[in-house]
Amino acid sequence: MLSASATSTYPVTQQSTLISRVPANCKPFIRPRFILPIDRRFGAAQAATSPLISTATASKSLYLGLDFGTSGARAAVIDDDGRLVQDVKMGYGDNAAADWAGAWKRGLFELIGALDPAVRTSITSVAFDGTSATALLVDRRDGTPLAPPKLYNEAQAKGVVAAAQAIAPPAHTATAATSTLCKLLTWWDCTGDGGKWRRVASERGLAMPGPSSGATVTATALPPPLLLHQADWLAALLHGEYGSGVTDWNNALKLGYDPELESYPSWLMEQPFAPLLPARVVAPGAPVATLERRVAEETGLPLDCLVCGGTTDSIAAFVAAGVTEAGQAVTSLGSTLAVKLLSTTRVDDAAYGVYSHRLGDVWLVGGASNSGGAVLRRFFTDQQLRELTPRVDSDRPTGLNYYPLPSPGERFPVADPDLQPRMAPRPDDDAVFFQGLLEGISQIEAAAYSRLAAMGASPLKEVVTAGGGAVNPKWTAIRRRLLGVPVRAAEQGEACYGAALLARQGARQANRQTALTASAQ
Ligand SMILES: Nc1ncnc2c1ncn2[C@@H]1O[C@H](COP(=O)(O)OP(=O)(O)O)[C@@H](O)[C@H]1O
Ligand SMILES: O=C(CO)[C@H](O)[C@H](O)COP(=O)(O)O
Repeated sequence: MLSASATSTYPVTQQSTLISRVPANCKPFIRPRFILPIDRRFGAAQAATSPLISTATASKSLYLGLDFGTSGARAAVIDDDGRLVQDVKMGYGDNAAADWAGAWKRGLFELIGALDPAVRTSITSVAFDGTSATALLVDRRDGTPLAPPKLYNEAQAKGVVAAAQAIAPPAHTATAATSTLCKLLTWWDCTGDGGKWRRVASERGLAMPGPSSGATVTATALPPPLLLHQADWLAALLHGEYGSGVTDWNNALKLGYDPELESYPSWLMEQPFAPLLPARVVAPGAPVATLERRVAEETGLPLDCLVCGGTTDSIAAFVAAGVTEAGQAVTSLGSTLAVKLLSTTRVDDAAYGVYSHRLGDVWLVGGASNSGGAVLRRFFTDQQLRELTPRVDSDRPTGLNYYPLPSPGERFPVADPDLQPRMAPRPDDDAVFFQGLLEGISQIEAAAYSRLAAMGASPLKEVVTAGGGAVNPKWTAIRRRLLGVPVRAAEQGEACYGAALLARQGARQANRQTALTASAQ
């Protein structure tokens, strides 16, 4: 269940990089302005065992990244030089689907508890990443979920999508069937099973806004429920500031937030459910709040440990991979296939599941398919994948032309909730079947980058791979042939490492703010 690994080692590369500015008006890139120094120093590679831990904790500045992905949760602790001091991984357990929120909460405190005490007490800041558009409806007084969370890939009913299309601009990413906005509308509009939350809310003395109750939020002094994303809710378990709710640019994108305006658009704010939206939206890595005292006492984290703005898992993997030039891209080959291309122009179109995330002042354009490693796991264990890989002949395509999906429905590069999986006929030889699946997922990836190019995103120059599939050299060869650009595994592809870099960025930002305040007095 829980494996506290002392840790892996990381390559010795020193690179400190500035990312060029992307003009907010989406015109072709004409004027480089350095805006966001993401300090990408990797420290000296050392066997991260107790000697490193003792050295790192002596520095008293450690940063914790927490990744809550599809199949499990991971923690990474880094020092000021970006050296990995400790990492811990865990699965959610076989019964997680019966109570996802409970599994995530248990996982959070188990991961923290599994850290070396000398490490835990030296953690200066923490940041989370979670699966995008995974939403919870909670009691804003204490964060108690009022209904089961709606996960990242749960497509909402066509009627709800139509309701989203009626209020959002054409082709807006918030109108995708799996968007957070559609999940909020499902809770808000429906009265059947999905409306059970209303009874729970009423029993807890919350306002009962929404069509079926007839009441409006302003008509009562009671607090309305609060919508949070998975990463927001986990962070609030540490800082305890539910109240008006805190989220980040990346998690809020599929709710309808405009990262260019740095605000919710008027078409969203004028909706009757607007009071349910998390009011504070911060940049990924921005300082949010320090730990709640009770949490510090129970976990052994320092009372002044700073919780920072989070992000989504594929963006955390992008940050970890350290790409910085327009045209470079990160493909996350995890349970799902997610692509992020660093582009000088923003492109968005829900019809293709394409949207643009903002990181600092650059655009990460792409999307996430339902295909990916989860399909492989339907048929093979990771061990079987390792055993079959030597028999994959990447130079001889199988011609099987699969479209591998775990179930009907696709988000990107086509947004079609009814798209059927295509994984037949199944050859007798498992190695050929496995190769057909790899080719099918690779063809989806290639189609995804072609779609981005057709929409005017920066031309693809290189793909860096993160996630569990990055380890497979035959898969990399198939992808390189289809993509026609260099493809390599990320030196650091774990999303939790990217989240730890965001935590480090937030601690430094807070220190700068403190120094400026002190010098002004
Ligand atoms: N040797 C391999 N070849 C191809 N895919 C692999 C290999 N080992 C693991 N995987 C895939 O990697 C996926 C897990 O990657 P990971 O990044 O941990 O996923 P996530 O964080 O989305 O849960 C699994 O679905 C598995 O199928
Ligand atoms: O599929 C996912 C599950 O791992 C990703 O979380 C998500 O869909 C990627 O979305 P984004 O591009 O907003 O990070």
